Amino acid sequence: MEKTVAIAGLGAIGLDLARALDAGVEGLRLVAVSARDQAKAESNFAGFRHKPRLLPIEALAEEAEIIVECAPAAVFETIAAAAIARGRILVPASVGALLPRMHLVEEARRTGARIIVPTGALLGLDAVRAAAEGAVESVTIETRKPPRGLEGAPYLVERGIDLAAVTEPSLVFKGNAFEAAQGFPANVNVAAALALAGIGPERTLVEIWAVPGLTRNTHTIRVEAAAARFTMTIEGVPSESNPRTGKLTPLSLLACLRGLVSTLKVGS
Ligand SMILES: NC(=O)C1=CN([C@@H]2O[C@H](COP(=O)(O)OP(=O)(O)OC[C@H]3O[C@@H](n4cnc5c(N)ncnc54)[C@H](OP(=O)(O)O)[C@@H]3O)[C@@H](O)[C@H]2O)C=CC1
Ligand SMILES: O=C([O-])CC(=O)C(=O)O
Repeated sequence: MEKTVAIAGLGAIGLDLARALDAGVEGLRLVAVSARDQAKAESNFAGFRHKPRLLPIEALAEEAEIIVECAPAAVFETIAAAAIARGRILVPASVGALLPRMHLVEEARRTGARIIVPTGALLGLDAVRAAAEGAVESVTIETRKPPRGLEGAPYLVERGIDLAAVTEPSLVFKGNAFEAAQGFPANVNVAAALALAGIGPERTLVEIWAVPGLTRNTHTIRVEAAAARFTMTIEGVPSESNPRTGKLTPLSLLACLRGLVSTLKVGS
């Protein structure tokens, strides 16, 4: 049974995902995309086998059964609200933008829409979800990025913190996942996904480090639960077009989409 897909945002994540879908994925058909720069989008379609329709973000939900959001957090609500109102499957990349908008989950319950949060640049959310079916004492995530991967975050800008001046590993933020998502909307979607998989944004603790010379975006999760204790680290290669974003993220979204239509699905 084939499902139609629309992608909002053709940046580091969206363009890679669109190319992969266009190359052919059994059970999935890319039918529409949104982009800010229409001319750039048109030129990106040059090598496509089947050119998707280029539509405003509000219109995507009319065209496809699955709406993949890979746009800046600032336009998340417009994309998500339209998909949910239409009862679609929403796959968000800007997961941090979901935390202060949990009313969207209530709305989805009413319309029959589903919100499927991909693992994204992270790992092991299946184990975190399983642990959270029992008692969990603590969940923490330590994110380490090169300074340029954190530049422009509102938390740093508001405090006048200039990471260009950092010469050694520096802890730039410590707080919960809710605060982290507000202060670093383009950097810690992983913390938001972890919080939703586990014990929620208030109890999930986050540290963000700026590490000069680091070549990988590195996330370490530590879970202390009744059923298990585990520590997991992932070292993602930053994308060339957007160093905030790891190259694994579009692949994770692709794997997530396959899971929506595949006969055999591995991992809970
Ligand atoms: N869940 C996870 O693990 C991860 C999530 N993310 C998040 O995913 C989201 C996308 O990331 P990424 O691809 O790296 O971001 P990019 O900045 O590379 O791409 C975003 C794209 O959205 C487009 N865009 C902006 N405004 C609009 C609009 N109004 N309508 C349509 N398109 C628009 C931009 O267009 P143009 O190119 O024309 O400017 C751009 O191509 C971000 O919120 C990011 O924080 C990132 C990494 C990991
Ligand atoms: O790609 C990464 O390492 C994670 C990231 O940017 C995010 O969570 O927003």
